[in-house]
Amino acid sequence: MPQLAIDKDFLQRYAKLDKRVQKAVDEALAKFATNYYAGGHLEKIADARDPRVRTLRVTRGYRGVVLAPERGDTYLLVTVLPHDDAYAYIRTKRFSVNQALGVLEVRDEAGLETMSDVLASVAETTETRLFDHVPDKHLLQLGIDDQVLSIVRLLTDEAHLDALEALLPPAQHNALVALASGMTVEEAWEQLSRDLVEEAAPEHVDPDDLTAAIRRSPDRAVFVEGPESLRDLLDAPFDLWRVFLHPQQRRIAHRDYSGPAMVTGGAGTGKTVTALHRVAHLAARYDSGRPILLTTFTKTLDAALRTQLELLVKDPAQRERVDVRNLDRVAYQVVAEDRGSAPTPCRDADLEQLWDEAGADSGFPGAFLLGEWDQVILAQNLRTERDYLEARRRGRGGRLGPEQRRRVWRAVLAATARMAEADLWTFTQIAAEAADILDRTGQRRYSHVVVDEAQDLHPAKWRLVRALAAEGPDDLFLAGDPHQRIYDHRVSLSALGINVRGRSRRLTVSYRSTQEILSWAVRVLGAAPVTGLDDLADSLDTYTSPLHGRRPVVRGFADRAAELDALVAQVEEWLSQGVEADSVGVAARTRSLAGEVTERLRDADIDSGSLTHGPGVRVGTMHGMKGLEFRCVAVVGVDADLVPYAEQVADRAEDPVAHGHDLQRERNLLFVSCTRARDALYVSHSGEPSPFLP
Ligand SMILES: Nc1ncnc2c1ncn2[C@@H]1O[C@H](COP(=O)(O)OP(=O)(O)OP(=O)(O)O)[C@@H](O)[C@H]1O
Repeated sequence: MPQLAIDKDFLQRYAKLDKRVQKAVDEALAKFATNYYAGGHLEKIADARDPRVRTLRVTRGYRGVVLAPERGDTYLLVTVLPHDDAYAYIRTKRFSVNQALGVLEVRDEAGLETMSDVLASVAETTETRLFDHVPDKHLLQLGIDDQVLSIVRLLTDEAHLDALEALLPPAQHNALVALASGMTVEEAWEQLSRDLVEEAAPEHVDPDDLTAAIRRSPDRAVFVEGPESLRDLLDAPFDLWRVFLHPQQRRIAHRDYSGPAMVTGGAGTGKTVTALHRVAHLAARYDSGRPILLTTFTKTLDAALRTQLELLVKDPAQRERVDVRNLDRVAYQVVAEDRGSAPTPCRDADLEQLWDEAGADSGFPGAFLLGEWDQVILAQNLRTERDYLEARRRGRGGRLGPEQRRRVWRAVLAATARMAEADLWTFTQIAAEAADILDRTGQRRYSHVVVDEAQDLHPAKWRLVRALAAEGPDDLFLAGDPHQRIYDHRVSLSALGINVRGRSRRLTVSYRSTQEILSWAVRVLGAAPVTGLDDLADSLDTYTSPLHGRRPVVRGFADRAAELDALVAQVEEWLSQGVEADSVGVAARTRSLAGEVTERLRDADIDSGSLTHGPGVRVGTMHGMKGLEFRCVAVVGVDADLVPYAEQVADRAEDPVAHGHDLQRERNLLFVSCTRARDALYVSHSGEPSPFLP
């Protein structure tokens, strides 16, 4: 039975066609899809570079380009172009299968021939060559083929290698860049093999087996299962993440795990996308009668996940199996059902007075006591005064002696008793209670739990996660980035009974920000080592982006008024360039500065709303930026006295550990804000710049 596959380039170009041409493409494809065994609709052109490439007539002015097999029965829709461009494409491009990776690749062969002549004449005047130190056998090992090899031997300079980027198959170009940067062949292979869809390289690569090559290239081509799935693809051509997974993402999402698994990776590497595909995979694979939970940190993020999941999972029965709900809501429901009535959740800030009063005898202010309860007692699940007397309080301010601890403990008992009387609860407390209920009753509500933005969960919420599904294969799947930790929770998963050792995988390619933005933003993080949820060191060393654009702009001003005037000018410039207002995000360290920004934009007649709602430019705090994405981002007020925000940083003399943690968290916060930007990043300050700015 013939198989139809679609290339990413086809879908990207289709997305940009006007409706009339799109309709003609739909019709041509429908005809082709029902008749392509006969190959009757395909036209062969005499001077095609690659004899397997054909055209498919769409309209008078448009042609599809189709790679048709010499043997086998897979047809790949490569692209759709205006008539003359389609013919030019066919006259210049040749397809091949990478001999080391087995992936499908395309090169501009005509361009390479021209380039080769130029390089040969340059090389005549020079003795040494760029790759003199690399023997042929190493190049072949890395998938460089004969045609490319002959060009490689002419290269004298790295600039020539850059010039080849648009002509060479990307995997071969990447291999050469790795070697040119001084990597050994083993190191270069290590890097290339991240693009393998299987753990190991294929043993034998058949250069004519298109079907196998497409299977190994999920980031560039997918098989279409039938007319419905073709329709579905064409209906949402902009949502490439649904279809074209990076091999790393695919491997991670579709694997079988013997227990809890985790995906980490820098901002924008597609952890959320991988988590969504993981859920889709689980929903297709398991029908245990118990639902799968997809959960995250906040309500706004879970609304976004729900929308994305609807785009991804089309089968209503499979969708039914998935419950998308943030952890606070899950906990709330467990507690409400157990008690037979709903608890009243309360923000910590609203409880301070109650804690001030209840703890008045202790000599400690309510805010401190609340923090101690949340960060030490609930975090470590301490149940008795004795447990608390012995507990570690690293990062919680100065040392407390036994007498002080007894006073704190009594104050906590008094305050929690008053909360119980008034039926007031914090979300952490609800999570802790829910975990206790599930453990006590042995209920396991979900068959599998997938957690996004996992780096910031409180330990009580981790206990809840663990208690939601029975231990076993594929039970938990966690996605997070320890470099984006912006709250106080430093968790060791193994201490909470969640062991991901050996089942933790990393994503390294950014799909969001350009390399220029990433390189700049990574420097904001500073050099302190970072420990992941699995207790291992986590680094962003191999984190890169294939996207390129302008460097971030950093501007300093004498005062806030001038800074905000310049912000208005910057936003107006973006809007005049055609950027939609809701694709512009503006972040500030404090609510009050975000409020000033909103007012200043309104004064300038620029519509603005919150980060997640309303029409217009999106404005909010750095914390609110977590998990979001914008084409253009402005981060304002990055001043020495605002970032880091002194109020949120412990005194160094009193507690050097807490001080260090707090500063790192402030760095992470700036990093998170800056890495929301896809195309453009603008950062400004008034007076002294923040010491975190590179
Ligand atoms: N395979 C893919 N193909 C196309 N786009 C992708 C792919 N994977 C991710 N993206 C896009 O890249 C952007 C970042 O993806 P995602 O939000 O999943 O990253 P993340 O690692 O969770 O980011 P962060 O940690 O910063 O929140 C999104 O716009 C997403 O649609």
